[in-house]
Amino acid sequence: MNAVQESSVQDAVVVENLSQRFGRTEALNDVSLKIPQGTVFGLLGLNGAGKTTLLRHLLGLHQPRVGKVRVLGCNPITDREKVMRRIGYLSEEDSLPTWMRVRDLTQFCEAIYPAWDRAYAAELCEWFELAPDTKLRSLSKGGRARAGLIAAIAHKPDLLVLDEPGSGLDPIARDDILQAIIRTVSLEGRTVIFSSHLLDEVSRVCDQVAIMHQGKLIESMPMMAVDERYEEWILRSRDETITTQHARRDCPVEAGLGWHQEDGEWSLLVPRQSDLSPAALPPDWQWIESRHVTLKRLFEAHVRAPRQSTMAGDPSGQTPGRAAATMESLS
Ligand SMILES: Nc1ncnc2c1ncn2[C@@H]1O[C@H](COP(=O)(O)OP(=O)(O)OP(=O)(O)O)[C@@H](O)[C@H]1O
Repeated sequence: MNAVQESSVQDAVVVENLSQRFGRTEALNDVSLKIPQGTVFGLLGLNGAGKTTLLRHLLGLHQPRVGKVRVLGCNPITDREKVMRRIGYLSEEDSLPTWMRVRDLTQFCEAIYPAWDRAYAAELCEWFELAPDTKLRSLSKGGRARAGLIAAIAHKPDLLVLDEPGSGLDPIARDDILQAIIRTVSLEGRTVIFSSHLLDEVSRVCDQVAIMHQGKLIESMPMMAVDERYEEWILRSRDETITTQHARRDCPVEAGLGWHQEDGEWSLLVPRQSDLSPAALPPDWQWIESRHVTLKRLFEAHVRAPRQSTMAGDPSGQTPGRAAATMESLS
């Protein structure tokens, strides 16, 4: 039996072997994923990794040509109306109807969602200091994001989908959004999936985290497992001029990832389950210590192209380009 057939009420989201092309761009490449109900699930990836495309499939906005998607036990294309009533969605785009007042927006949502909780919406407006008479146009970006969040959560959705909810917002607005996420989830059995560039936030609120890169889902694990799954080795080479390409060849830790050099020391991540031992390192390499692995380090190990400065004369060096530029903006 495959993952979709096995889908039960226990899984809010089941994605199986999902691929999506836009012309020559492979936005999703054989993505499989299960998100148990009641989870806060963080989706991490650089610009263009495929996060929005995956989330749009959950909302029934793309039809799978290859692979399958189930949301809350339903097909989001054929059962769209049923699914959408049980989903809350906030996109990174500022797409609220700005001619409306805050009150118009909540009344509009109340008409759409049978489960709209007027008292809860009013409570959120008060908490976010949004006066009912205020035109959405006159709100700051953070104010509009808060209004969008009310529209996304006041019908108490079973699944809340947030596409980069913190992008471009000040820390207070981001914190409001995160608190609202936690509140929503604390209502029994509700699930949140949110995409983000902000590793600190993901570490703080998520139970599960997945890393996407170039359309592939590379890792998906409980937050607690990051440190259980990997350790970071700090090494030194006798040859101080060694390049990344030569380091990988000279020091054949095949399962190692994220080779990185700084101040004469090399670091790489090694799976704890492997039978690798520092004692097996080649004689030119000295093991200094093992360190705990943070989500930031794991993410970088998967997605960062080797830095140009350490790659001089290294024919394997990838141009840091867009990926490295985006890395600079990560917290
Ligand atoms: N409708 C579309 N038409 C053509 N290409 C698209 C379309 N939607 C997405 N893409 C491409 O698919 C790839 C994945 O895009 P997607 O928006 O899913 O990434 P993302 O991880 O959400 O990025 P970001 O963090 O910048 O929002 C990108 O190369 C993007 O340009």
